[in-house]
Amino acid sequence: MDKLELKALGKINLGLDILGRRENGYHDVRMVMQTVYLYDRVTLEKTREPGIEISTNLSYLPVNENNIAYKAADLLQREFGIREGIRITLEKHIPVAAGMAGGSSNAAAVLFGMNRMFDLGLSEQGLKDRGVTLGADVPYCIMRGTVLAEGIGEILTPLPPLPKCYVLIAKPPLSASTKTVYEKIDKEGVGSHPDIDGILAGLQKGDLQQVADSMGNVLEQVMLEEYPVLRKIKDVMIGAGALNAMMSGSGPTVFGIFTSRGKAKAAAARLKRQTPVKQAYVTNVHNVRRK
Ligand SMILES: C[C@](O)(CO)[C@H](O)COP(=O)(O)OP(=O)(O)OC[C@H]1O[C@@H](n2ccc(N)nc2=O)[C@H](O)[C@@H]1O
Ligand SMILES: Nc1ncnc2c1ncn2[C@@H]1O[C@H](COP(=O)(O)OP(=O)(O)OP(=O)(O)O)[C@@H](O)[C@H]1O
Repeated sequence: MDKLELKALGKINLGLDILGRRENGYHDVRMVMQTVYLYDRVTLEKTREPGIEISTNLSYLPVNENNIAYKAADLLQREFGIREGIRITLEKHIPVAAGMAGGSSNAAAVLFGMNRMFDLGLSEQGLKDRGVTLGADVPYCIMRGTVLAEGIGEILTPLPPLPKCYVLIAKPPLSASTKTVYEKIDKEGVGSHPDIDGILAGLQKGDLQQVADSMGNVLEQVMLEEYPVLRKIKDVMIGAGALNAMMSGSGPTVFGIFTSRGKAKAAAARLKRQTPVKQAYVTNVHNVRRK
């Protein structure tokens, strides 16, 4: 196989709790992750010349070793002594630096795809072990679906799927580094812990309302204080009929859970009228595992 086209799916965090801080600055977390059907297209092509070539539709992204997709390819090329080169084309649709694991899912797709193309014989666990050296969200992006993530995000337990719903993804035009957001929490304290067990119980029962009512993200409060527009986006979504709305990961993306596509679309239109949000997408959850 000389060419492979993959979908690199984004994620939202239905729950994100911090249990402690490690000496290296990383945090022990307890998160409920959910894949959404908003994806980047990652195309891998073997080249005769050695090396790694990256191209992308977003001119501001790095195409050198600072791109996490490059790092993923480099890791496998070195470890397995792969002589052929690889061309990676990233057609980006997942908002960048948004708390949706865009880069992590690109890296996951490269690991998964190169394992196949070059017959490396790595198991899913082998891919996850390499993935976590690139970023805490990468192992989850290899696994996908509805998942409990613990440790720094790499200890993964599959959960019953989130019941069918529509997810409105809204990315306001501001950016916050994940590292800075975690550091702010270190200074200000975690505050109240979200009800992760409530989310798990809701998933067990297939009760979407209970899952939505139990959603919580410990990283949200500091971002709400710094960027009041996030509160406005949540209010607009809830006013438009969302079961609940919350920031994903380290933000600034806010997502809302809806039971009808029509309501989600109307909420997106309202957001574009009433807030600075220009990037708003209505999508489904995606529970298909990789084959
Ligand atoms: C916010 C989340 O996206 C929620 O899913 C993840 O926790 C972050 O995952 P990620 O972006 O893949 O994380 P990495 O690229 O490994 O780390 C970025 C920065 O986030 C902080 N970080 C990340 C994960 C974790 N469990 N504790 C942390 O403190 C660290 O300061 C690190 O320097
Ligand atoms: N393939 C890539 N796609 C997107 N961003 C990338 C990529 N490679 C490197 N980056 C850089 O990484 C930074 C974070 O991008 P990314 O979209 O992965 O963040 P994120 O959505 O916050 O991810 P996470 O939820 O895992 O924290 C950006 O500033 C970008 O310049």
